[in-house]
Amino acid sequence: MMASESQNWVFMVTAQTPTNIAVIKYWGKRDETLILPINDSISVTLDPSHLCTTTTAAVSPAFHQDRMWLNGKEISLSGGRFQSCLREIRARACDVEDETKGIKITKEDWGKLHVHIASYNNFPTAAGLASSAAGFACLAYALGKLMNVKEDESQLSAIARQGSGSACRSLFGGFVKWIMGKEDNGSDSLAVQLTDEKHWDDLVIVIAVVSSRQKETSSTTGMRESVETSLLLQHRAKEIVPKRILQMEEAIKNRDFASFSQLTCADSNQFHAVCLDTCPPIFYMNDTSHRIISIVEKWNRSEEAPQVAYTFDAGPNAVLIARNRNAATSLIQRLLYYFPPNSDDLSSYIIGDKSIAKDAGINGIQDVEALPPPPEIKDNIPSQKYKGDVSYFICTRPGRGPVLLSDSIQALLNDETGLPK
Ligand SMILES: Nc1ncnc2c1ncn2[C@@H]1O[C@H](COP(=O)(O)OP(=O)(O)OP(=O)(O)O)[C@@H](O)[C@H]1O
Ligand SMILES: C[C@@](O)(CCOP(=O)(O)OP(=O)(O)O)CC(=O)O
Repeated sequence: MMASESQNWVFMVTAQTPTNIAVIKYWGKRDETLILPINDSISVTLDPSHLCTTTTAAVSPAFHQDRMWLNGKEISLSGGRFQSCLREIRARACDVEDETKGIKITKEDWGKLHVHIASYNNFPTAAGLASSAAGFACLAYALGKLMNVKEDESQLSAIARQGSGSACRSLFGGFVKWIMGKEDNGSDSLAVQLTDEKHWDDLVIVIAVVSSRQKETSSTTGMRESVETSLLLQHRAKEIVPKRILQMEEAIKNRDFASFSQLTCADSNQFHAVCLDTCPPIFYMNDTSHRIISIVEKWNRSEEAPQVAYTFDAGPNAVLIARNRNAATSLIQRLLYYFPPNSDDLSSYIIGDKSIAKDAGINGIQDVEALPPPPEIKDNIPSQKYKGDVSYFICTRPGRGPVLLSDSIQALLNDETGLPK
């Protein structure tokens, strides 16, 4: 049993993990339990200062069961995905010693000890902003640190993968590839970093959170139905994605925005075409999503080279990647021209890195009203505006991978009781 005398110590760690957006999509599993995909995928990690999960994992001999709180509310850990992550991390736990607190936990102790986990997403959960990706990556990372697991980020990614496939790509910053692997046990299905976030730091990312009422088909259900019914998905996974992955790696390595943008848009559009090819068809994008695509396509065509790439996950939100800050300010002007806010409160309409709006000359609602129509529609009939169709915009950029937060102020659990603060 534990070498420590007293039963009332609590040992904890707190980690912060980013979310990610795929530019070559993961859609379809070959193994539902282990979460093994039918193709490789590539993503860009988003700056955790704007979108991230913070998770505190704690252990104490006084805990009677494993418990978890998400955004302040207790949730059940009984689901298979949580159980897989806990089991896999526990199996790799090592000795932990904290001399100052008089704590000694041996490898064997971990099987008998219970954990408390508290997690907080600094953005809406289940709003199509990939909370499950940041969430399961942070769970695996924080538990791994708590239990002194010696595995590296790639090996941890194979555990996060069993929580949610896209989560394995959130163990690294910059551009990340999830290698599908060949093994039946999933041991070689893991994420690797292609380049860190400094490699291509011109890029600016604007997310349009699109107002939507309808409840969408979850990614898990949607991709299962696509695997069962879409012939286009089979063709995509076998013939299209392997070539696209190589081209995308090349584009990222060379910071070739023209290729990057062409591949990103084509892959998003093909993913949504697969959804339409599914029986019954799945509609993730809505009229606003389609309008954003048209606006970007028209603008890109009017320029010598593409300025912005778009990509959409399993929902109507647009993720727009601008080639540089200049392109991002022009993008913000266009977006605000077409989608002015419902209220006069700009500060809650553009969140994240607000300096992009400032650079675009947008300081108040009067500046939005004064925006001229974009030059590419100059000769056309006066364009329509779609006030209120976008809920808000998040301005961000490529960001770093997981980190430990050492300041106990940032912990989500009380260090004496092990309960949420
Ligand atoms: N911080 C977290 N820690 C652990 N699990 C989380 C966390 N945040 C979300 N999850 C898990 O992810 C689930 C939400 O995932 P879901 O796929 O429905 O939404 P999403 O990831 O926000 O959107 P999408 O996958 O469509 O981009 C939650 O019900 C919970 O099980
Ligand atoms: C469209 C996607 O965002 C699908 C993500 O699916 P999830 O990772 O949420 O699915 P599960 O593995 O079943 O949890 C594309 C992507 O992120 O690659």
